[in-house]
Amino acid sequence: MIELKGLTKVYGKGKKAATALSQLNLSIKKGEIFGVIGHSGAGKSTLIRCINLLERPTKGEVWVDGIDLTKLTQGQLQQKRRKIGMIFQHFNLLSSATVFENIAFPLRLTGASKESIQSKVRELLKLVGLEDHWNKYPAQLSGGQKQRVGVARALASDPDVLLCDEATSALDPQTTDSILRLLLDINQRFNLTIVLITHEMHVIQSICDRVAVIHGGGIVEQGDVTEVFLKPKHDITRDFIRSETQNDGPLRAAINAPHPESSKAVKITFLGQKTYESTLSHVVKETGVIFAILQGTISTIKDVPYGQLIVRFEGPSEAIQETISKLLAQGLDVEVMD
Ligand SMILES: Nc1ncnc2c1ncn2[C@@H]1O[C@H](COP(=O)(O)OP(=O)(O)OP(=O)(O)O)[C@@H](O)[C@H]1O
Repeated sequence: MIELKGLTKVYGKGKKAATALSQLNLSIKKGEIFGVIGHSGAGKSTLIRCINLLERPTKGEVWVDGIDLTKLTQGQLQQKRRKIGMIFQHFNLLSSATVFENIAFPLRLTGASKESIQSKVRELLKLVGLEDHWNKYPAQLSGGQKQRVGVARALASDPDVLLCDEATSALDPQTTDSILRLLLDINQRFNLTIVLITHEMHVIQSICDRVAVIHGGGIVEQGDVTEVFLKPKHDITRDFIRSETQNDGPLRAAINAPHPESSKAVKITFLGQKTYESTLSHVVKETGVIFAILQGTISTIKDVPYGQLIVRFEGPSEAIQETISKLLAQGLDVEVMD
């Protein structure tokens, strides 16, 4: 659906040149919610703005639905952009226009009839839950309501792709969750491809199918959110996950606390239905190993449950080894931590 090939963006020239993206390749499938996460200055905004050519890449190709946008004339690009909606961190609403007029704005540009605009805007107001607010001005709305107007406006031209530029960064956690649920709902209803950029792992964890981690203008890691979240390979990814979960201090203290010589601290990861099964109990019953719990988490990634349990196995080293082998054979992931 979206292919970025060798994408390079350099701002400025000569001594003042700043490379924001360097030879970046990315492939996004139709109907998925794809997240790009990175720290400030990593190149996220530049990347998402290159997808609709709000920012023209210095080099490289931007393919959307089988067409390389960099090769289009201005007129053709204008046409194609109608099928790529966008929402912004600070909403970018027209302050002197009502909610209704903000949503109708892109439709008026297409020359649609008054009746069809009326019925489309009504349908969108219902979709985003703002039927009772159609006559208000942006200043009379909460942040979450403003973003709902942003979403409705972006959907007015029935886009195939929705780009979300830090769409929840200005919102409190509860409102963030309601906007994320709205995005998930429209993704599922219309099979709309959504690309979002964020600096919060929580956003990725809540609704994305796949994620790319961007750093220094390049992708350092990408994959299914479950894979990247539960088995991060790059330090930057680990940083994001750590900042979302507990800090390391108490866990380190638990691992280093006095313990029998013949023991091993391990992290066991359960994914999907296995999260709710009693595999660990059965295995230790068979091997005779006992364990102390050092830390435990249970949560979901999108709608997939997962659990992470850090335990210290105590017993003869062969029995501990056998326990680990049996857990692995049951499809759990086991990482030795000391
Ligand atoms: N218009 C511009 N002119 C010059 N340099 C720019 C411009 N826009 C971005 N940059 C530089 O490009 C790099 C990437 O910026 P970008 O805004 O894409 O990062 P970001 O990950 O979105 O950061 P943030 O989360 O802070 O918005 C940064 O070093 C930034 O200073």
